[in-house]
Amino acid sequence: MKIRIGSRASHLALAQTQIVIDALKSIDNSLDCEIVKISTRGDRWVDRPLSEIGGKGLFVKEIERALLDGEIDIAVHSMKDMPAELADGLCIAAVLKREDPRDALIYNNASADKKILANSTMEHGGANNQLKGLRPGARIGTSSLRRTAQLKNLDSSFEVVPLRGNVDTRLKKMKEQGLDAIILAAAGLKRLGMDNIISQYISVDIMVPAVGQGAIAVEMRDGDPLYDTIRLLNHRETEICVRAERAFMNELGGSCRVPIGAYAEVIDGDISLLGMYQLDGKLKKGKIAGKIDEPEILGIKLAKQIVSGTSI
Ligand SMILES: NCc1[nH]cc(CCC(=O)O)c1CC(=O)O
Repeated sequence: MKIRIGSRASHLALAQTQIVIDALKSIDNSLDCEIVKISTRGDRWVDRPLSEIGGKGLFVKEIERALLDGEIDIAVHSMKDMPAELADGLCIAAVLKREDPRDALIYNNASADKKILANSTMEHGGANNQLKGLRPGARIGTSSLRRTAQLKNLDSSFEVVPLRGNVDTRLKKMKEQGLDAIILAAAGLKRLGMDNIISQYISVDIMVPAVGQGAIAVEMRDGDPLYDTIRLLNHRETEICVRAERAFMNELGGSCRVPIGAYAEVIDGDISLLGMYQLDGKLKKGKIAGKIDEPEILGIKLAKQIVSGTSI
């Protein structure tokens, strides 16, 4: 059977699509998978922050159109690019096992101020959670409101420089503009085989990840006969965690226009959910734990606690 798979054309999108194809092949090696590359508005408008050009959904709309028009059978997305609401008639049939959810700092080794490297721990993972390697006033590239809010909260002297484009473009701009560092999702770099450029992983408590960061979503038409096959790719724990995170975001009216982050884990059979939200310039964080069978209730509850100031 032939499956037409819609993907953005970026290296990362194609790497993620290949992960889905490999998983499908391991279920049924006779499946014939064809990649259909689709350009989205998010790919074409690379010079402005996503928060300005309409935020969420920019990497998704054209691909959803292709699904609804029957040009493709399934679509592969970064879960964190998925808007709160899918187009009518579509569903997320599977969420794949999450890759590293953390954000990562990439220092500019060629920076004029070599001192920024003096204290950097080159350790991958673990407890090195403060941004020790960055000098006061460091210029850090990111266009994410979530990363900006948390960086400024860690050290208000940091200067955040807007930076968009794919990984290669961002690295190039870091060098050209002499930035001290940039922040990227560890998951993307790992999937590109580029995690060797990571200077420091930032723990999720210090830099709460984007909702769904590190997870891959497979979207398709409701009621499609392929559903049962695609569903086999679903990783239940990741799905539950992402549902809690998305409920948190939706309750806060989540879009790319306000800084929001959330990260859930299943620990000893319970969900543990960490949330971050910036309201009127004040960064709020909270944590909640609860039953695995009600992720949405937990997400909504944490959002309410954070807004009312009663979260821990
Ligand atoms: N916003 C773009 C985007 N969407 C997904 C990833 C990385 C992969 C992931 O987090 O799942 C990235 C790049 C980045 O934030 O560094």
